[in-house]
This record gives sequence, C-alpha cells and structure tokens, in this order.
Amino acid sequence: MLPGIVTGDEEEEPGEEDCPELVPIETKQREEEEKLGPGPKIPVTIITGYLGAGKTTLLNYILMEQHSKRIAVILNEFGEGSAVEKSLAVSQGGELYEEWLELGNGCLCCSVKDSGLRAIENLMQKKGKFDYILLETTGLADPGAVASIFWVDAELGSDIYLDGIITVVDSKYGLKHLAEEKPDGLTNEATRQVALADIILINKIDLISEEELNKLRTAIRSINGLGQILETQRSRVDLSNILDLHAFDSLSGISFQEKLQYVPTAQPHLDQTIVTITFEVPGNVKEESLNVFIQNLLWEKNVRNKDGHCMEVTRLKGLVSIRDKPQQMIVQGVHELYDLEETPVSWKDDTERTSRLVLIGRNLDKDILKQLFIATVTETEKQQTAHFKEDQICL
Ligand SMILES: Nc1nc2c(ncn2[C@@H]2O[C@H](COP(=O)(O)OP(=O)(O)OP(=O)(O)O)[C@@H](O)[C@H]2O)c(=O)[nH]1
Ligand SMILES: [Zn+2]
Repeated sequence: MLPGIVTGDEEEEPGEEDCPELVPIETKQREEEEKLGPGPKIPVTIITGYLGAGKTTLLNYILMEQHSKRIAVILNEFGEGSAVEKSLAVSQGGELYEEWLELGNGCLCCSVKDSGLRAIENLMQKKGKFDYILLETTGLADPGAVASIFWVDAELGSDIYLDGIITVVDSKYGLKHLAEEKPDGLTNEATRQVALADIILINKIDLISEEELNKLRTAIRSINGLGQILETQRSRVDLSNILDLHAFDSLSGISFQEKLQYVPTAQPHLDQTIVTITFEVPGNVKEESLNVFIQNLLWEKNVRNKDGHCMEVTRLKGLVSIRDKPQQMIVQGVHELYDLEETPVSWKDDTERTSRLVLIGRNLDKDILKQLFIATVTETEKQQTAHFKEDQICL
C-alpha cells in the first residue's frame, strides 16, 4: 500500500464487514487431519506488481468471490488498508511472524515476513485443508525468485505446481514505474514484474483516459508479448481468466500453441531494454543441442547482442519438435530454470514439424538468437563450443 495514493470513490472500499468471519483453525483440525492423503497437486498463483498497484485488492476480491475452492493465502508483508491484512497484522516485534487463520468460507490465510519458503513448507503440512495457493509478493520483489522456488523445488515438487504469475499494474503510475531509471543500467522492478507475467492486470482504469490506457497497453505489450492483458477496476476480473492457467506445464499445450502463433516481436518502447522476441525454425531439433542452446542463454549467459551486451532471458517459452518424439514438446524457462515437457498433442506429419520460441528479456537480438539456434541445434558438439570463446563470456 502506497501512502497518499489516489483511490477514487471511497464507498467502494472493502470494509471490515466484508471480511469473512475468522474462526480458530484448531476447531476443524482433527477432522481434517483424518482426511489427509496423497491428493492432487496444488496450484500456486503468484500475485505481484508494484507498490500500491492493487495486489491485496485482487487477493481480497478472489477470497470474497464465490468459488468452490478452498484457497490458502500467503502474504509476505503487512499492509494497513485491507480487511484481510488488518485481521492478520498482529505485530511480533519485527520477528518472523506467522499465523494461520481459517476464513469462514473455508479459505486459509497465512502471513509471513520472510521469503515465503518456510511458509510454504508449513503450508504443505496443512495439506488437505486447501486446494489452491495464492501468494502476494512485496511490491518491490522480483517474482522470478519466488516463482523459481515453486517451480522446481525438489521437495515440494511432488505436492504443488506453479500455475501462473499475475502482475498488477497501476494505470495511473504504471508508465512512470516502467520508465524509472535504475543505477548501473539495471532493469527496474516494475519492468521485471511485467516481463515475467502470464497475466497482466491493468488496474485502476477509472483513473485514466482511453488515450493514456492505450499508451500503457503498448508499453506493456512491447515488454511482454506473451502475457494476456486484462483491464480492471478494483482488480475485479473473471476468476476463470486468472486461476487454473497451467501456464507452466504441458496441460496448456493446445492453447499455448495457438498463442505462440501471434506473438509479435515488438519495437522497444520507453527505451527499456526488456523486450519480447520470437522466432520459428522449421524441422526437428536434437534434444541435447536444445539443452546446450538454452543453457548458454540461461546459465552461462554468454550470448551477446550486436553492441556486445549480454543477453539476459527472464522468461522463455516454446513449442519444439524434438527428433524421434511423436509429441509436441513445450520448453519453459524462468531465470535460470527451465524444463522440457511432452504435450498430449502429436505432430500430424513431418511437414508440420517446427520449433517456435518466445523469449522475454534484456538485450535480446532476434536475428542473432535465431542464427545461433539454427547453428547449435544442427552442429556437432565441437562446433557448438566454438561459438562461445572465453573472452566473450558475460559475467
Ligand atoms: N481508484 C482506484 N483505486 C484502487 C483500485 N484498485 C485498488 N485501489 C486502491 O489502491 C490502493 C492500493 O491497493 P492495494 O490492493 O493495497 O495495493 P497493493 O498492490 O496490495 O499494495 P502494496 O501491498 O502496498 O504494494 C488501495 O487504496 C485500493 O483501494 C481501482 O481500480 N481504482
Ligand atoms: Zn498488498
């Protein structure tokens, strides 16, 4: 919550009376414990966005909305303004504070002040009590780090999966936040949050004109060409558009394929260095070679653009055709993590086989990446390493 923010009409403010009644968690504990079993995997949706953009408003809205889910919420900060946050804001002298409360409608709330990892571990001990997790990051967080925890943590991997990342953008201040310059040419937080998003909520549209909205939309689109942009007031959105997205797994395969067809390579906007680029190379790729290509980009970070700047990939998505695999494969990457998964969809025939990649990140050059992809997926190992001379390595 940003002090002094323009909030519009106050009557619409969620009041104390809107908050579901809190009941002590112990009352249902024993009965629930008996029901514990392996159960299905639990989806996690990360809600991020700049300070005061409307994350908590979205969280409250989801909790209040009628849905059949029992939602567990992890807040990794305390705010002043919202009903849910208020009910949880019991100070513990700056220590790690964590408390679980069950809301009247079956939702579960947890508030933590650390990175959230401990909360997740504790949360999983309460398995069976909830079937969806929402996590609100702090306004200045890089959601990539949080997403990484959920995505492939070996211990948690069997119980939960990352469903998607929602970034809430404040209409009124969004452009300003995106244009903010950081020392040493670092990418500002707002841009990083938009770059990672599966869903971008342009919130508080009551505060801006259609023209301003168009500008903001264009700026967001130029950073992230893949995420779906939705416009909201008080973060009100059809829940089916933002939950159960399966944005990180192969269940999204079919729609994902369609989506990838229409990702434009945008012109950089606002002088920002994060852009979305996309390219397609017909035919098959070798799995090992694809791994080399991705690892050079995500791990070694040794690929440079024309100006000699290192490319940094924040998000990577692609549909690829791997030699000898009948199914279409999805590749997904967030910062340094990536994985390759089979989709239920098979290639109809060899002529259809193609690989299409979408990369969101800094200093990306479409032509260089495409050439490198063509070269590394077809060349021998010896030739591949020749692409990356010692002195080219980016640190
Ligand atoms: N005018 C207007 N105000 C809104 C809208 N959505 C949220 N707000 C207000 O914006 C302020 C910030 O909303 P929050 O939901 O607390 O934002 P947040 O992103 O959780 O903030 P932090 O956790 O502090 O980063 C609150 O006063 C909200 O009532 C909207 O669509 N229009
Ligand atoms: Zn908040």
